[in-house]
Amino acid sequence: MIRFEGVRKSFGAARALDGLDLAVPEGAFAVLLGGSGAGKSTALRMVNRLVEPDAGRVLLRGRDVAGEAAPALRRRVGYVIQGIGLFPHWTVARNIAAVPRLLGWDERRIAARVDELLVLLRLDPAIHRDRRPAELSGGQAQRVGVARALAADPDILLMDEPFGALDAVTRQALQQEMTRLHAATGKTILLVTHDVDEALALATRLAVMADGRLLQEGTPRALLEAPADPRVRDLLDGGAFGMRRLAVVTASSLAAPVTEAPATLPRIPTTATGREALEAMLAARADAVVLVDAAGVPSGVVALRDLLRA
Ligand SMILES: Nc1ncnc2c1ncn2[C@@H]1O[C@H](COP(=O)(O)OP(=O)(O)OP(=O)(O)O)[C@@H](O)[C@H]1O
Repeated sequence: MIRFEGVRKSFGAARALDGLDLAVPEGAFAVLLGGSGAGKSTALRMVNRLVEPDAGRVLLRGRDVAGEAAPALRRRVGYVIQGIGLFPHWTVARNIAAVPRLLGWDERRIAARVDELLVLLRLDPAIHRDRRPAELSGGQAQRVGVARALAADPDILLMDEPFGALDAVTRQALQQEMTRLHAATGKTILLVTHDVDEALALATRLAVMADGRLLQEGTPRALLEAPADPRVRDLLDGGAFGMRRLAVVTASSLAAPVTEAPATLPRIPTTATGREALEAMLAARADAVVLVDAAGVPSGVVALRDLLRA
């Protein structure tokens, strides 16, 4: 759905992209990960033509973005940046409605869409609709930024370090929110970050970049299990390689099936990761955890030793 083909870009003497080839499948939550100066933001900003390539092409659904007028393109490509850039004197509703209004939607449709998006981002319309950005917390403002980017139902969502300015707790809450939103909307998302844990938490497809090129692309698990380049391994490792692997393995894949289990063992949802299983064991000082479904029925037990097989 998004394809970079041999894309090059220099800013004076600085080479930002040095022949980037990357394909992002339709419906993916793709994360560009890499150190500072790797070229991530430059690549992202080419998708909505905020930056033009010196050579190569960027294709959206098979069409070169260079062939589309930038304003039309930007209406079908949502864009979320750190610090959001909400208009400070406009209400939340007016900020979210900016693109629909440009597109000439009637007021009733706009009002309905604003409320729908506020609910989707878990903000109460009655409370937040008429607030100004200064009356929101950082996390709420960032949610409004996401709602605004989604307002006209774009084909894809670009996110450039969207949670960079937030505290760790808010950041994690918004990461979970984005995972839910991606599942609910099925949108293709391309997100830039230099935070490895954020990338592993969000990505269905992970693309690691260095020096303006792609080092490796694949599922987070594939990259953790078989890094194709020492730089990929170094970046993903950070001394916590085992823990990171556990974070991308489901606890249920390591569990022994059971229909009943000792009441003394801690319980976690069947959807939990191996890392969450380990955390639950450490918190309860237990050497196993029970996986339970939404009704609380046990489906499996994961023991500490099972985690070593992950
Ligand atoms: N508008 C610009 N003018 C001059 N140089 C630029 C411009 N944009 C990017 N660069 C340079 O291009 C290179 C790649 O920058 P880019 O912002 O794409 O990297 P990045 O991977 O997103 O890094 P960061 O995480 O630090 O933002 C850097 O050397 C940067 O200084």
